[in-house]
Amino acid sequence: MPANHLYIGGISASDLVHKYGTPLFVYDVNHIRENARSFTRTFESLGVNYQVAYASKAFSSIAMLQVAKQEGLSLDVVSQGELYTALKAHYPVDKIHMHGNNKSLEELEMAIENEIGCIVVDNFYEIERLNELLEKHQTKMKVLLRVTPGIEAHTHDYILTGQEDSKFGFDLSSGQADQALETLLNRERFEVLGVHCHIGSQIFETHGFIMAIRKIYETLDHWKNRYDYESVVINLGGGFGIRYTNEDEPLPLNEYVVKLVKTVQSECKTRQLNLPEIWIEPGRSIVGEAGTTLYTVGSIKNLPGVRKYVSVDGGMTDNIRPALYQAKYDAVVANKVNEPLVEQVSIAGKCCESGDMLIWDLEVPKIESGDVLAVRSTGAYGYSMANHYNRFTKPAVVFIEDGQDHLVVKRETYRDIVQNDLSFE
Ligand SMILES: Cc1ncc(COP(=O)(O)O)c(C=O)c1O
Ligand SMILES: N[C@@H](CCCC[NH3+])C(=O)O
Repeated sequence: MPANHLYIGGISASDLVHKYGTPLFVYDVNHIRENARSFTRTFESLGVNYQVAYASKAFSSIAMLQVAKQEGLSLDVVSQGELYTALKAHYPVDKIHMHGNNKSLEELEMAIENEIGCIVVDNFYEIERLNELLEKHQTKMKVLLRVTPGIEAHTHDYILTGQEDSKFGFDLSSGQADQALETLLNRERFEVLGVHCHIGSQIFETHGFIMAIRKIYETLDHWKNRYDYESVVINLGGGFGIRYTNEDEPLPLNEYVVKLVKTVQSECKTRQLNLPEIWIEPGRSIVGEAGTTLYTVGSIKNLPGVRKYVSVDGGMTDNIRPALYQAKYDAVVANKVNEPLVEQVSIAGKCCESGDMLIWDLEVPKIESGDVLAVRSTGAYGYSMANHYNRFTKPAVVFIEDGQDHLVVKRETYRDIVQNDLSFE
């Protein structure tokens, strides 16, 4: 192996670039599997009933869902498109859970017709529509009630979801969740499995989860007394933080599981409630660090004493997170990994937007046009949030396993870009 090159899963980044071009998403599949197993093995070792549902919004493709399926994960989908992908990947339907704060009738009907495992109901409007559809199909549906426990996790405002003032779910403190439970219990078409809560994303400590569980158990206690209802499932969502740069200090994934399980166990014991199945819904922590984006360096603009802009052949179209959340990333020059870091540069995307900057103030070796830049930890919410701004095509995605590379998503073509355009001449 040439010492100066970055290797991903045993294959040189330069070889991948040569074969597939750039920008290119590359996933180390063993890394994805290890992350999934950190969750499943910890649950196994604790001897509780559980489900780990991969939040497919983080990265959905047929190949990715096949890996999730092989790892025995359940699947969280948020739309007809994500459900369609799951069906195409032959995902076991009883392991699919559907989310969404504004599920369309078509989405709900597709879920019913395909007999998916459960729907996470989010609001009163949805309960009524779902009830009508279940009547129409003369069938039942397992549901979880999504609640917002009023917890403000420490993360970016845009990825907070468990606070009272949220578009998601039923608020616990105002009694909305009680009212929703009553409505569901009074309709014979619903089998109410329990509660769901997701407090936010990219969270580095367990305190917020513990607070959320305690809040939920105050409600579950009340539901037992008032409705004689006991939750058979508690879904605590995802949100476990990962390392994007050296400033991030994520907890080992098993620590989240241990803390969640112990807290649920202790709440059940104190309140003399049955231990439910414990479900989680990680996305980022399964695929984030397993993905790297490779770019080719193009133009370089030096403003002496101000900044050196190094432009790459992608940007906010394949990674919108820096523009949307001021997210920070780390990168290396893939063909110069052992060279001393001698300059500070800022990595610009190629969209016609000043805000299309991928990384500010990155230490690099002497960087030149034609070098390959590898941005790390882009496996979550990179490809899945990719867009066509400036009519750029979406990159290809390659999986690497056992030293072999596999193209799993083709690079888009310009034909793809105009395929739905109709002439007006
Ligand atoms: C309901 C729900 N579940 C799971 C996730 C996955 O979160 P993450 O990718 O941070 O694990 C999200 C996204 O934040 C979510 O909204
Ligand atoms: N897309 C977000 C997180 C997802 C929020 C989903 N509730 C991110 O890139 O961090």
